[in-house]
Amino acid sequence: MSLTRHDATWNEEEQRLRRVARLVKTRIDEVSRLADQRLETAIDTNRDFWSDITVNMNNPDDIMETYTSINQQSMVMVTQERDLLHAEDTLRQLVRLHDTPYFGRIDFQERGFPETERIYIGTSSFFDEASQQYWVYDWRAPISNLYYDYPPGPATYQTPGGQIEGTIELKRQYVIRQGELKAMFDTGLAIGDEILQTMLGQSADDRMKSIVATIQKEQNQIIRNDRHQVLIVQGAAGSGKTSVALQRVAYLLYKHRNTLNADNMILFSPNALFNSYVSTVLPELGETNMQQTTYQEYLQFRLGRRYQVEDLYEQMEYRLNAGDDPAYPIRQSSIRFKSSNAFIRLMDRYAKHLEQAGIIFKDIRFQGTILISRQQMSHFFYQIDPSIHLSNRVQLLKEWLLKELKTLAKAERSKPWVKDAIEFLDKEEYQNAFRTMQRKNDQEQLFYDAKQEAFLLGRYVIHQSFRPLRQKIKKLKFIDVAALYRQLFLEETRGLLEAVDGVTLPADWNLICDMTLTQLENGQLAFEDATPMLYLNELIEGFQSYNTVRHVIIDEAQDYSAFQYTFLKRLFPRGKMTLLGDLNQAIYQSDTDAFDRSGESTDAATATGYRHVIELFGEGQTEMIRLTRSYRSTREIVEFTRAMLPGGEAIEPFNRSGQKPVVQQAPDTDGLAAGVLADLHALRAESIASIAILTKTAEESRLVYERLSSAISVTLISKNDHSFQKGVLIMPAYLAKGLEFDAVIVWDASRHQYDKESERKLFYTACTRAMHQLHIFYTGQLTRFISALDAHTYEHVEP
Ligand SMILES: Nc1ncnc2c1ncn2[C@@H]1O[C@H](COP(=O)(O)OP(=O)(O)OP(=O)(O)O)[C@@H](O)[C@H]1O
Repeated sequence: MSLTRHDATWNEEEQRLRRVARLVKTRIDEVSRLADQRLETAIDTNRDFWSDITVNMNNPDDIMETYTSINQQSMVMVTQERDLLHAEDTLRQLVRLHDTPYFGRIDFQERGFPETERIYIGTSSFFDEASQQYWVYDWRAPISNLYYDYPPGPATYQTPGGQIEGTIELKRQYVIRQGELKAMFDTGLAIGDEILQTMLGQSADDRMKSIVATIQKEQNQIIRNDRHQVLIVQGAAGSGKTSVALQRVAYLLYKHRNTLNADNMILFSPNALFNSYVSTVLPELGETNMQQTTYQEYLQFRLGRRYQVEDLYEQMEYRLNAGDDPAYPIRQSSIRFKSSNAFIRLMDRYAKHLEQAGIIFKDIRFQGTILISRQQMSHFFYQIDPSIHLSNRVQLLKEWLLKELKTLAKAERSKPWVKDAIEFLDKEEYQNAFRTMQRKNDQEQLFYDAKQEAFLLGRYVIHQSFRPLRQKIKKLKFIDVAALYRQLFLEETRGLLEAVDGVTLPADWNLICDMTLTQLENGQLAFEDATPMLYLNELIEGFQSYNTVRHVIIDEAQDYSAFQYTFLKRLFPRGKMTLLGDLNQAIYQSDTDAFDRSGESTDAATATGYRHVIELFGEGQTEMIRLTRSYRSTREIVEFTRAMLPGGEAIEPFNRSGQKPVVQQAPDTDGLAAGVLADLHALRAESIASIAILTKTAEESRLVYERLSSAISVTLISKNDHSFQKGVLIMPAYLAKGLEFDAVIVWDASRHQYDKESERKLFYTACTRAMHQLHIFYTGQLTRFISALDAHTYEHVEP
């Protein structure tokens, strides 16, 4: 129920609001003064740094004293800086509080207590020392759970001390902007629809918004779920998965604030564009952003220097453009197999085999000659006790190589090249050499004769010349991982692979091998080979892992293969996982099971879609939650899009009405461009600011841009873009994953464009990006994904 200025409580609420604003303002003034003082002190300390220190390097005791004094002074500076940053953070939080102190209230009558307590809920707590009162409770505090989980009536919440029971007597929501009360609703629901209606009806932004004021009960269960090692959220398009993930990060940071900080959390997102889209949510909630990355970025970091690593988008483009390419089915089969658990098993078996024989080493060469041959390495390696783990044996080999290198370096001293190199030392290098000698020798010994100087310079020259070799050895570059990966696809390895229990090689394995070998010979690493190659590398060299990461959040989780999950698990051995995905948007997924059954939208189908994750972490460690309510799009758009999916009726629209999707036929491509242009002008006239024209491929986006850019202002978005503004954007549908727009125009939904079953999800993903309006254009025949729908769900416009 909406309350107005004429309601008696309006005045009362306004007065309270003003009181809170005054208290917050007083605190702002105090903290500002404190921050100013801290800043001044920090500047003074900085300025006086050296004058507060007595530098004396006369003898070791003086040096020690100087060192201690510098150290102490630095510590003072670090502490001051930290205090200053803390004051600035508090100030920012207070300013936010001053603007919007709270968004909700519950009146809670705790059982056994005479008084009803009024709990006001906002993005952070506000406690006033003078009145000894919490004027605002943080939305993450245990008591705030009541607000999200219960309508008025009996309610309970958990505290560290046990369960509290009572009755919610009133539940109220506020819209407060710049300290002004704009609207107020009393609600009989968990979270009233009015405010949500208003929020969802707003125009799209170029940055994602926090949903803190209107979190729904089922979303709250996900945000606060801290029981399992792995939480899988299968949610319909627009059901708030990303929003919930970010709220969850904020919640975990609050709940575990003594042990967890933003650096212990990492978000894997689909692309850099998305990273920038979501980057403001946590700061808006008063938290620091967690680490954000993409899987591709990690692959690039590990393999990018050695290979031209294909990215997921290139793989996608290949699939979309493949048409009747005879190589396409082989590539498909290759992708599917290399993404599977079966391939992991092959790799593990292969690594077992390498424990006995077969590791390919690289000769260590110096000035064109072999210093240590691969045979010598192999001999050393395979005579180490075989019970020692592969990666530990590699370490032993490394140490042996470094020792050998030292001996070999000594043997170089008498060689003529050393003398020549000394002659060619320029002034800078000479000084360098001198300094190095100084460091290595006692002061007294610095009076050399010429012979000794030549000896020391020779040693310096050799040391420098051998440095790249030492580095290579330290980085384990003496193992030829690329050749080892390649070896997997050679005819002679087939026997080994065929003998792996429970794994059947695909029927076209030989063709897959030929294709892979050709790619590798050309220095290209296909996306589907990148993770396996890295996995093999880690099996041999030891797994690199990030032990400080305690929470890993994976958005668009449906796009990761079984292989990638195995790899991620080893990468973050101490990380709990939150996976947020939608099997109906699995546009990259090559696992056929997940592909074919996901549309069924049942618990069983969901479990099938994520079965590799469940198997990997164990059923007892995994919890799965489904979100079926879609908030992004109007009822009409949800009813239209869900009908494209088998079992899609399980997706419920939020009750917000708009226009039916418009499906418009054009006589030809010129007519289609003219239709889109007219549509853009009409949308502009309606002041719709955020519009996306979604094509199937990147090339098509470029062509559309060429057609339209002379007539209207449009921006072409490519995979390399890191951020975007409002306006008319043109991009391939797969790049729009996770994003949303006021209006979406689907460019060319003809049958020849979207027809394969594998394109259904791409088409669905494109259409579900629309919040308020969805306009679909086509020429010739319409895609069967629409023509099969009930004609009442959309408006059909003919030329
Ligand atoms: N509880 C909520 N209150 C207000 N808005 C919400 C709520 N839940 C979701 N939304 C809005 O719905 C839209 C979709 O949310 P979000 O992008 O998080 O969904 P998603 O499940 O990740 O979507 P997709 O998988 O289609 O990318 C956003 O505009 C978000 O702000």
